[in-house]
Amino acid sequence: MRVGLVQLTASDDPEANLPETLGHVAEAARQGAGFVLTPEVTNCVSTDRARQRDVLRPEAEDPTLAALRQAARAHGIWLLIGSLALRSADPQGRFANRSFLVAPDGSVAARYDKIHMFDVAVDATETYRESAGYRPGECATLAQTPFAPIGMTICYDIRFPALYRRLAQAGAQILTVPSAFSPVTGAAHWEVLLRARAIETGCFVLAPAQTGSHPAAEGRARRTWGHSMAVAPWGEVLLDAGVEPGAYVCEVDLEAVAAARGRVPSLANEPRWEGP
Ligand SMILES: O=C(O)CNC(=O)[C@H](CS)NC(=O)CCC(=O)C(=O)O
Repeated sequence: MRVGLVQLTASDDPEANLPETLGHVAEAARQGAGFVLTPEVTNCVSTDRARQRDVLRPEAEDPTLAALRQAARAHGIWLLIGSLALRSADPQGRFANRSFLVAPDGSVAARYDKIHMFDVAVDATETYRESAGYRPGECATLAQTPFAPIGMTICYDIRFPALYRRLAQAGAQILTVPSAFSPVTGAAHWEVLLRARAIETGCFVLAPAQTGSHPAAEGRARRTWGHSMAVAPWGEVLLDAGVEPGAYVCEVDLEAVAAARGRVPSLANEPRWEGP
């Protein structure tokens, strides 16, 4: 099966971002991808909560979701919308960072709200407090498709391997990690973390990413690492998209899942030990 990763430099204007996103999804489908994935916060990269309150919509009214569901149907593809920043029913007014799996008929097959919030000082000058703006999810999501069960995760989740082991033990063969990784941690950790999760779980890891310098109305530009990546269950990097936005397609042979798990059965072994 052919998979397409869409790499974006989204701005903080959802309406302005949409045409390019739709263009890359169409290009991936044109190149034969039956499963296409977009990055975290496909609709809006912003660090400005007031700006987000202006431009973000609830799920039921979100134009990016409606347009991408229509695109999935038009192209007859499975589409993972890595995430959308959405208004939610949260009493504290926090947004949802929500991933959607859309079926080829345009229906929403599964949803996942990012569990782990990126509250991290990556270096002396750069600090993130995702939990100030977003409400964390509380539930892991395993989605069923005709080609493979999919464990849905987002970005910073990648640092919590227990989540991935649980998803794989529950049946996942593909793990999705749509991201907007910071350049500092991206250079040091991105590829290693993705390959480690693939090797530990015997899953394909598909990680479409935001890249570059993101335009923002108040000038508070944000930079992301790019390098959208597809990793096979044995740990091989099948695709590294570099830093340019675009549609990147590669071949995924799902038989590699059983082959890798047959060679190293660590997923099936529950070692017994006691300690701290
Ligand atoms: O803020 C938004 O609009 C959407 N959310 C994100 O971009 C999030 C939180 S800032 N980014 C990450 O989780 C990066 C993780 C990362 O870089 C790492 O784990 O090292």
